[in-house]
Amino acid sequence: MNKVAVVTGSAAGLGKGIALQLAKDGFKVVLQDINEDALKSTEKEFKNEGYEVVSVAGDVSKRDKHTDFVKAAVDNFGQLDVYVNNAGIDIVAPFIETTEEQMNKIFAINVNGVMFGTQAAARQFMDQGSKGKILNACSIAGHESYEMLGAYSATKHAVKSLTHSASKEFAKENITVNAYCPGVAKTEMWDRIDAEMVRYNDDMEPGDAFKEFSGAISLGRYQEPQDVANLVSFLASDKADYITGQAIVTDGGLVYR
Ligand SMILES: NC(=O)C1=CN([C@@H]2O[C@H](COP(=O)(O)OP(=O)(O)OC[C@H]3O[C@@H](n4cnc5c(N)ncnc54)[C@H](O)[C@@H]3O)[C@@H](O)[C@H]2O)C=CC1
Ligand SMILES: CC(=O)C(C)=O
Repeated sequence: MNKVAVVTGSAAGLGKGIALQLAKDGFKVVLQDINEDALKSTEKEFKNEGYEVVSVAGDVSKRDKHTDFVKAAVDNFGQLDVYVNNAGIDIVAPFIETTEEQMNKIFAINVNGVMFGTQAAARQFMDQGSKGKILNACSIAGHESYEMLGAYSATKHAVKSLTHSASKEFAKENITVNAYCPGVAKTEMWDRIDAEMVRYNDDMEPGDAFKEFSGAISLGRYQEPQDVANLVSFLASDKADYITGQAIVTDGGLVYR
């Protein structure tokens, strides 16, 4: 296979798991992250395993940066086939205390980042005259809205909406746009969410928020990056050619949609 994928926010967490699975599937991968040190170390790890990867640092909230990420794919590997808008941040705060700065920051990264990544990828697919796949990180919080995660949940609902609109506009170009919606995965994001929820609640001990959320999962265990990577691997493959405009939940049975 000679296919090329960009995965944003892939120095760690779910993005790293997704990039690894795509590399195993035979993709050449552009690793992308804002954290340059972690990105370099992930790139080294992948190269040591024999995978064909390059890395580009940058902030997904900046529109022009996505042109650089696409260019890295084309300059290094000749084309672009799949663009994964994975990077995202969390904010844990009571609704009434959420600030303008917090709202602007989380929407800039989680929503504008997805919009700009989708635009850059779609433009490249159209220039190539090829089909293409865009995959966006949504969440169970794009289907259900959570207390203390009001801003975050709103961004993930917005990601679902952008996925729907983009899939309708780009269908005639044979570009599909879907979203993957993870549940409760024990990445650094959840470490932060747990710590913040505990900080706001005197009755909670460290680990309690994570236990509460993951304890409700029907399959009885929290999510691993590989669980998310398996869904993304399928959505990135030719087997998903007839699927577009969907926000598919992978959560072990937590939010039933
Ligand atoms: N961990 C979970 O349980 C869930 C995560 N998600 C979503 O999955 C995606 C990945 O989540 P995790 O891996 O858990 O997060 P994480 O916080 O563990 O890792 C995110 C990565 O994105 C990078 N990043 C952050 N801001 C960036 C920016 N402006 N530009 C480029 N890179 C940036 C970080 O440096 C980090 O390497 C996010 O969009 C998140 O909202 C959705 C549902 C559940
Ligand atoms: C982190 C996340 O997406 C949650 C709480 O659903």
